[in-house]
Amino acid sequence: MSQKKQGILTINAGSSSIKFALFPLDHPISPQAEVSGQIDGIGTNATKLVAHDRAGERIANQAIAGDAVSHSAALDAMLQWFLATYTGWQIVAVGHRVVHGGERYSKPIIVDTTVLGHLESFIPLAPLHEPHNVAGIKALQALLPEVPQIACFDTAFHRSQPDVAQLFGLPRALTAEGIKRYGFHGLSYEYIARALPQHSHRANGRVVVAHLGNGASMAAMVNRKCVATTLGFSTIDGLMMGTRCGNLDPGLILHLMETKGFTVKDMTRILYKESGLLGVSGISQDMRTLLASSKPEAHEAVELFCYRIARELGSLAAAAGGLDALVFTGGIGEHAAEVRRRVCLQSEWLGIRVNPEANARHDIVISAGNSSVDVLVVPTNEEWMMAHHAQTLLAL
Ligand SMILES: Nc1ncnc2c1ncn2[C@@H]1O[C@H](COP(=O)(O)OP(=O)(O)O)[C@@H](O)[C@H]1O
Ligand SMILES: CC(=O)OP(=O)(O)O
Ligand SMILES: [Mg+2]
Repeated sequence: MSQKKQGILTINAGSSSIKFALFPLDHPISPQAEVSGQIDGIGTNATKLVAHDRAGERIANQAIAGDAVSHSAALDAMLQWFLATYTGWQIVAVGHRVVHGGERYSKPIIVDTTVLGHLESFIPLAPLHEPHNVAGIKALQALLPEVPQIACFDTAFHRSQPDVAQLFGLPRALTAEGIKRYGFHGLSYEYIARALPQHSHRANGRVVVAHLGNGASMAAMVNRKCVATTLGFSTIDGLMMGTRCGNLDPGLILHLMETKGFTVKDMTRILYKESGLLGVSGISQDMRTLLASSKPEAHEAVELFCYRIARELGSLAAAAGGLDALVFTGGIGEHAAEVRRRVCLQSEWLGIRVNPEANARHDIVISAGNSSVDVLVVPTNEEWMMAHHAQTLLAL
């Protein structure tokens, strides 16, 4: 019998997609996955599994049959495809992105029954993400009972924020119950913090990272540790996102509930699913579609998206005591030169100057020679970060 190759599987279950990747157990683990893929369109009748191999060739592109395909059906379909296709591999660990680690978890951990109980207790803190993270862990435990499951928390990177950055101006009793600013997208920020010294000699200075994907946030780091971030208690604060509103006057929520009779369920739907780029444009949550559109509503949505980023950049620079480098990452940050151009133009007061050709080419360094701030485009790799954590924690 031929020897199986050993690998680490990673699972990143989001609100409408599930991503996975398989990394060969090398020392160190290569940033390039053996296979990576995702199931998109969960909850719709256009659910699809797409996967690419190491060389970037598409090796799966199949519809998942059914109306309103559920997360668990999508996960089942993905795992069935994966296990049937990668029979020559032995999975030695599974890394899971878990959005909320509460106050308890500030680093990755092996999931046992007690930990799983804690993760379930965090579900009310992140209702759109945490249930799917927990479901992913349970499904993998059932399929691969001998294999350790590692929870890697999105909140962990932000635990280094000073107390003042984690406090709301609310009564102390609520703070004592854990009503604090947690921050998310931590695996992405952690990856950027590790990768940055290769690209900028100012990596240990005052750096702001803009993670601009479907969910979007920004974080300020000093010495590659988080000092402030735009996401707070839930995953709707800060920047405007694909379908989430971002920073909002809390009085507005009270007003809408009172005058329109909206319930908590209505508000949840509006603020998480019907707002953001989608709500403002009335067209799409997809930045590509909006940039290609000539409709004024699309233009306004893009303008507001960029304006909010530029305003938060000023606020984060204040928290960090200045700005040495600005990093763009995430689907929009890595690919939308027009978004970077607008944000940087509005931020010239900070000494930012961009080289238009470098920006259009998506170079790693896009700042001009006369910029007092290094401006970079660094692709994130949350999947690699999880594989690395699993390898380190298990000493594989
Ligand atoms: N070439 C591109 N130009 C502009 N926007 C892009 C491009 N490629 C991807 N995007 C945008 O990136 C966003 C998705 O980012 P991603 O980081 O993949 O999201 P997720 O939060 O699901 O991980 C979408 O709004 C998409 O339109
Ligand atoms: C925490 C969060 O917003 O995650 P995502 O961007 O994957 O939706
Ligand atoms: Mg993402």
